[in-house]
Formats: sequence, C-alpha cells, structure tokens
Amino acid sequence: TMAPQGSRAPLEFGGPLGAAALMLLLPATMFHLLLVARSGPARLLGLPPHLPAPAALWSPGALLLWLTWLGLQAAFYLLPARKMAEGQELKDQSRLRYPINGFQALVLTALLVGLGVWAGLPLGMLTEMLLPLAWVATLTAFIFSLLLYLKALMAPASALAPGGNSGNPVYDFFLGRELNPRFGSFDCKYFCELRPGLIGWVLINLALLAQEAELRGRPSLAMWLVNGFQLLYVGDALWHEEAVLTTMDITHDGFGFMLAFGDLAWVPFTYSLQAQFLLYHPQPLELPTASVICLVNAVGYYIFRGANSQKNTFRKNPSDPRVAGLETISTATGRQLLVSGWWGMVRHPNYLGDLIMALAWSLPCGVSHLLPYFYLLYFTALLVHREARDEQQCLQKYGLAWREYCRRVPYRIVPYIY
Ligand SMILES: NC(=O)C1=CN([C@@H]2O[C@H](COP(=O)(O)OP(=O)(O)OC[C@H]3O[C@@H](n4cnc5c(N)ncnc54)[C@H](OP(=O)(O)O)[C@@H]3O)[C@@H](O)[C@H]2O)C=CC1
Ligand SMILES: CC(C)CCC[C@@H](C)[C@H]1CC=C2C3=C(CC[C@@]21C)[C@@]1(C)CC[C@H](O)C[C@@H]1CC3
Repeated sequence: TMAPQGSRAPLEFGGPLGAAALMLLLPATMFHLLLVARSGPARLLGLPPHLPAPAALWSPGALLLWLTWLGLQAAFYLLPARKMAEGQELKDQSRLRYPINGFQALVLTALLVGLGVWAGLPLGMLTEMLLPLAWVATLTAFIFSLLLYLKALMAPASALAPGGNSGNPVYDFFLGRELNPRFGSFDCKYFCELRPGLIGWVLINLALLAQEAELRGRPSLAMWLVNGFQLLYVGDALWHEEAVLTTMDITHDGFGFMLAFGDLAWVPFTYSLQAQFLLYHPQPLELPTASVICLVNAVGYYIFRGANSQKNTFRKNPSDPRVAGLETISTATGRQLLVSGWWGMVRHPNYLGDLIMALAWSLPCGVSHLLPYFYLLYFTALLVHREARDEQQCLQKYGLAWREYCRRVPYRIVPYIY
C-alpha cells in the first residue's frame, strides 16, 4: 500500500501499527521489569507495587555517567585493532571495513573498573541508579534513532536497508532506513550492537554482585553462577566479534529505534534481570543443584559454539579439514548449505544452544517466581520470530535448494518438536 520511497519488501513486525505498539511496549516492559524485580512479590504478571515519582527517573549524575560510558566505549572502539575485517558485499559491490577490538574493549573496561574499585569506587552504588540510567538510555536511543532517520534522508539509495524504507515514517523510524550509518569510519550500528550494551550488561551484573556482598557479607552461589554464565556469553560474543558481520542485524536490518533501543537499553537493563532479582530475593542453592545447572549451561554453550563455529569455518573456507567431510547441498548462488553436522540436526542448532543457556541462567533463581524466567520466554519468542525471518531471507536467496534443505532437515530449532 505504501512504498513511495523504494523497497517493496513485505512489512514485518505487524507493519506501522505493530511498530508503534512495540515502541511503547518495549520500554514499558523494561521499566516494569526493573520495578518489579525490586518489589517484594516480584510478580511478572501484575502491576508494580509503586510507580516511581518522575524525580526518581531523572538524575543528572546518571546522564553524566551514561554519556561517559558511551564516550569511553567509543574511545576503545577507535583504538588500534588486532585486525580489520571486511563486511559482506553491499548493493554497490563495495565492502565496509570493521575493527575487531571488542574483546580488547572488554578487557580494558575490566582493568579500568578493577582500578576504580581498588581506589575505593563504590561499584554497588550503580544498582541504585538503574532506573535513571535506563531512562537516559531510552532517551538516547530515541534521539539517536531520530538523528539517524534524518541522516538517511541524505543517504544515496544504495545505502538504504531492504526493509525500513516503506515510506511510512513510524515504521521506517522503528526499523531503520540506512543499513550502515557511519560518521567517517565510525560505524554506529556495529559499535552499538556489541559494546555499550553487552559490556554494560556484565558491568551491571557485577555491580549487583558487589552490592549483594555489601549487604550480606558475600555474594550468593546463585549470583556467582548468573554472573559467570553471562560473562562467558558476552566474552564469547566479543571474542567472535567478526561473526556478527554476517548476522541479519548487520547485513539486512537498518539502524532504527528497534536496534538502537535493543542494543543500548534493552540488553543491559533487561538481560541483567536474573542478577537484579537475586539481589532483592536471595535464593538458596546447594552445590549438587549448582553442578547440574553448570552442566546445563555447558551443554547449551557446547551446542551454541559448535554450531556457530562450524558454520563460520565452512563459510570462510569450505575445504577446511574440520568441515570438509560434511555433506552439503549446492545452491544456484554458488554457495553451499551444510546438511550434516550441527546444521543437519535442526535448521538453527545455534538457537537451540542459546535457549538451553537461557534456561541455565534462570535456574539459579529457583522456581518460586516466574520473573527470572522472563528472559527465556522473551528469547523463545524472539528466536522463533527471527528464525522465520531468516528462513524467508534464505528462501529468497537459495530458492529450491532451501526447500530441499528444509525437506532433508525438517525441524527448525528443537529436534522432533519444532
Ligand atoms: N542473545 C540474544 O539476544 C540474541 C542472540 N542471537 C545469537 O546470535 C547468533 C547469530 O544468529 P543469527 O544472526 O540469527 O543467524 P545465524 O547465525 O543462525 O545465521 C543464519 C544464516 O546462516 C546461513 N545458514 C543457514 N543454514 C545454513 C546451513 N545449513 N549451512 C550453511 N549456512 C547456513 C544463512 O546465511 P548465508 O547462507 O548467507 O551464510 C542464514 O541466513 C546465534 O547464535 C543466535 O543464537 C541472535 C539474536 C539475539
Ligand atoms: C528489543 C527488541 C525486541 C529486539 C532487540 C534485539 C536486540 C536486543 C538483539 C538483536 C540481535 C542481537 C544479537 C545479540 C544481542 C542481542 C541483539 C542485539 C548478540 C550480540 C548476543 C551474543 C551472540 O553471541 C551474538 C548476538 C548477535 C545478535
């Protein structure tokens, strides 16, 4: 109905109405979770006992801290990188270059925070600032996406994303118009996708652990597990930073409110929900149960990493001895699809591993509350939707070969179930 500005890509996320609803619903859910996690009953489905006064949301200190954080991570991004990677080929046949120094940013942040704590910085105080920090992060995401929307008005057609250019301002603002908005060599989307949000998430977790130690003498075993598991996940993502260049977020989606808010606000303030819950609702955890939970996380990580690495190795060099023996299907594009190994088990084995880890992150919080399982529920919905989007894109790319793959590997994420 509305495609005056170019792409006739089918509308996703329920079109403009869905986009408008998500723009309200996502921040509202984030604040709901932040408030409920610290409330006595900690009920996921129910109103928070107290709504904060507007003054509790606004703090110049939080604004300063947030801007310093973004500035610090931007400075780390600009430091010399161990490697410069090339992105996928763009519409104009060019390729962008990206610094691979995310893990270095994590290490430098850890050193800086360690130094601060050694010098007497009260890290636990960060937990008192989560609400105003989440508020400034949301405002930043909103203002940033508005600026990006305006910047895209001046971008050439070849720089626009396949979706996000329907002509409907609400929809396009949500999805993002420009594919790789950059200021000089500074790539806004790539920067936001991994650094301020993911590193911020583990820093908030650590502050919650420090605060628990302050309140109860030492951190609980459950808090250690949640911190350890999530640090492994974030460290892994930054270590394999180059792999993010082939995700649909970088190759297909524009940079709009969805990713800006998701990366800057949603990830740090909702992905740290389990640690938030544990600070206000300590849970007893015995060693034998903790060991079983560690095993669940290890199984999830093994599948997640095995599947991602197998595909990355295969895409880089199909004759690499680690993948050369695997069975494949040829496609008209000249690329091949794996039909054995992890990718012969289900069509998204990496999502399966990710979901098993999500379960392991919630289990230390016990089974008395639904709230810490929010991430697992949200993530299942996100991955089911993401899987469907990816299938659609693969069907377009590979046509009949993709149908053949679906016939040979009939399950999407969970063998014999889905
Ligand atoms: N924690 C979080 O919030 C989130 C985590 N994730 C995680 O990020 C990681 C990346 O996920 P995502 O970006 O969704 O995509 P994937 O890593 O699953 O990549 C999908 C792409 O892989 C290629 N592919 C699919 N099947 C095959 C096959 N059989 N053989 C070879 N190549 C194949 C296709 O691209 P092509 O053929 O072009 O190479 C397809 O588009 C995952 O581990 C996911 O779990 C993702 C989203 C959110
Ligand atoms: C709030 C919205 C509903 C959607 C926001 C989505 C974002 C939070 C996610 C989109 C893709 C992501 C990826 C990751 C984190 C979450 C977001 C940004 C990873 C970096 C997580 C670690 C993995 O190893 C790689 C992931 C790539 C995609």
